[in-house]
Amino acid sequence: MNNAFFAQVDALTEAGQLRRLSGAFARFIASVGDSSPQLMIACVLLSELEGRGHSCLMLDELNADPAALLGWSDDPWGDLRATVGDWPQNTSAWRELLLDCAQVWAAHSTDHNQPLVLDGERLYLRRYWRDETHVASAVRGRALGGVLPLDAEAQTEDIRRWLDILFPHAARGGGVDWQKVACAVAMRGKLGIITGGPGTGKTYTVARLLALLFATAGDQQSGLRVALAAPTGKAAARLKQSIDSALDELAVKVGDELPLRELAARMGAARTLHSLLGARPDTRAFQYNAGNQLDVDVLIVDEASMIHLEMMSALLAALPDTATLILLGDKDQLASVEAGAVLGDLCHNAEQGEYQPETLLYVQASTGQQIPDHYAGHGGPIAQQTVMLRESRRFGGPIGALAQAVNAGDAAAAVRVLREGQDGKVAWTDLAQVQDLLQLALDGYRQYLQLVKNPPVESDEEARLTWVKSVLKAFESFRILCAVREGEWGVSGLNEAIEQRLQAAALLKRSGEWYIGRPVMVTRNDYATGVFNGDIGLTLPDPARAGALRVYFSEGDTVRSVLVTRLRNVETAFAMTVHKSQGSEFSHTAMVLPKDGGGMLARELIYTGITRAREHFTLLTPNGQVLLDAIGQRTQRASGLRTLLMR
Ligand SMILES: Nc1ncnc2c1ncn2[C@@H]1O[C@H](COP(=O)(O)OP(=O)(O)OP(=O)(O)O)[C@@H](O)[C@H]1O
Repeated sequence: MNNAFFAQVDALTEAGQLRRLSGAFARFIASVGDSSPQLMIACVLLSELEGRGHSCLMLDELNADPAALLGWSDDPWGDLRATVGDWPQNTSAWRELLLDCAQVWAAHSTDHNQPLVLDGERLYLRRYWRDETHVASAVRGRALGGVLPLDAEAQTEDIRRWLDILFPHAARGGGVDWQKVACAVAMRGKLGIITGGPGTGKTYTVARLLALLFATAGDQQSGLRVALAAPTGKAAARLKQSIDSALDELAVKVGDELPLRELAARMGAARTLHSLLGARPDTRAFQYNAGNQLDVDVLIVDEASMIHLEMMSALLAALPDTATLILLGDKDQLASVEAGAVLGDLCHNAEQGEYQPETLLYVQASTGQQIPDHYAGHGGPIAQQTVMLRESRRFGGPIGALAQAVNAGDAAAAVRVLREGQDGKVAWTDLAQVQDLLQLALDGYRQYLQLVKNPPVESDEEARLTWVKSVLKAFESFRILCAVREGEWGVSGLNEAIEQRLQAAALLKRSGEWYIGRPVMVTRNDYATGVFNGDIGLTLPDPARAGALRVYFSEGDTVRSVLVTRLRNVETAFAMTVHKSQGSEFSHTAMVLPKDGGGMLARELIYTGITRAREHFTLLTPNGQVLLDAIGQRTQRASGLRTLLMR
């Protein structure tokens, strides 16, 4: 029986339907105990799901239709299933069968360090179970820890006094000022979650929250240690810039009463999470961990939707209980590439609020805001510490309307906005040909490539730096985003086609892999050169060595460069995936969908692509139905975090 099973697994692997790892993992499990075909298929599915960002396999889905989880049709699923023989009748039968296997540990029973864990009706690889339970208990502890006692009237009054200074104007339209509420709520525990779409003022709010923490720190004010971080270098640089300018503007308003410039000066640069935690080559362990915690009082992390389960667990372990953690992010964006949908799970109640009576009383006392009844409820401790910002300041007009329609799953409204194409701010080419995209690339990349061809005549360093910055800035004004990697409409095919087109237009001159003007994205962290997965740079001549090339990366206000010969893991980045574009924005974003989405494209991807556009958004679809199907589909990631948070 197992021979037939593994023969089928191998055939599917050869056909590219299964990861090689999945078969190898099932074989490994079989080698350390029971090898029933039912356990084997559960292992293959668990591994496949892990590769798609799920942290566990839900037994009810295993029982119902696991093929749907993987976007598989009867073929190949039917053939694989046929080799399994008896299929357990229901989830309890699956549970019993799995618990009989020596390799499966029933969570909370006597532990023999088995590789698989069954917690309720969820089957995990042990590492994900450990991370998920740790994240759940750590965020609950933070949400509950340090909550102001209800009789702490003096503290609440102090918060109120400062909030009135920091938010002097009533909310537009006379509704709830959610930004003010978010600050008050974050003061209540050691965890604050602020979620909202682009331009809803998350950074504006967190700058005020920092001022509030600073103002109410009493004796500790002069020693308050604040750290800023984000999953990518780009997002970290943006966070730092936005917070600095918000604090600067606030310092003028607040005046001498609060030395905000001093606070800003002490904050230091924003770091990537990897660098904050002290990632080391060749090990998953970080320098900062539960035994050697970070030296901070407040940690602000932006773009939290990109944080995967393992990273969130590491971050929470490294953060002392006394520190306040503030997570900022857009819960509706794509989740991390790696397993977990942590922000989405934490913000599960954000839309409805689900605020308990104590929270409502506290908000009323600390902000003077009366939250309407329909936001009241019985959410858990995380919901009490979460606030959703609902009004976008930067992102109105057709791009905002389109993002909203997609987010609401309203394909008809999305199509209407796209067809109206107001003022050319949004455009849609249905039945697109690759030629349409190449023309767009030509128009979009022309400006930076012309700048590349015109370096400064003066040889001084300053003029050169100004030129490099202007080239990098011009490159940031336009980008092509793909939903998929492979195929004619995927990243690899398009990058090659765009290079050829730009060369034909004499905008660039290719001579082998590296050429002047080549944009590249780093695909793996490299500690030796200090470049990280997702960093984007441009190839320009090395001023010090004739004929040599360097890649220049923008780092906030500065620029750093690395010789191309030292860069190993990079790929051309005229076109990049929507996933990799998270944390970035471009004046004009063009998104491309493939001819066939294979049931794997969902609303979050389309929403994330649209919200990367600041001024213009163009959509190219060779087949419009793929857009409609994607809007109709939500990404569901199997995870036990929500359940664990309710315990
Ligand atoms: N209450 C407010 N009053 C006036 N201006 C505001 C307010 N809230 C936000 N803004 C302005 O709106 C713009 C967007 O705010 P901000 O950058 O904080 O949003 P964000 O949610 O952090 O956006 P992003 O999507 O870039 O992360 C900024 O220019 C900010 O100064």
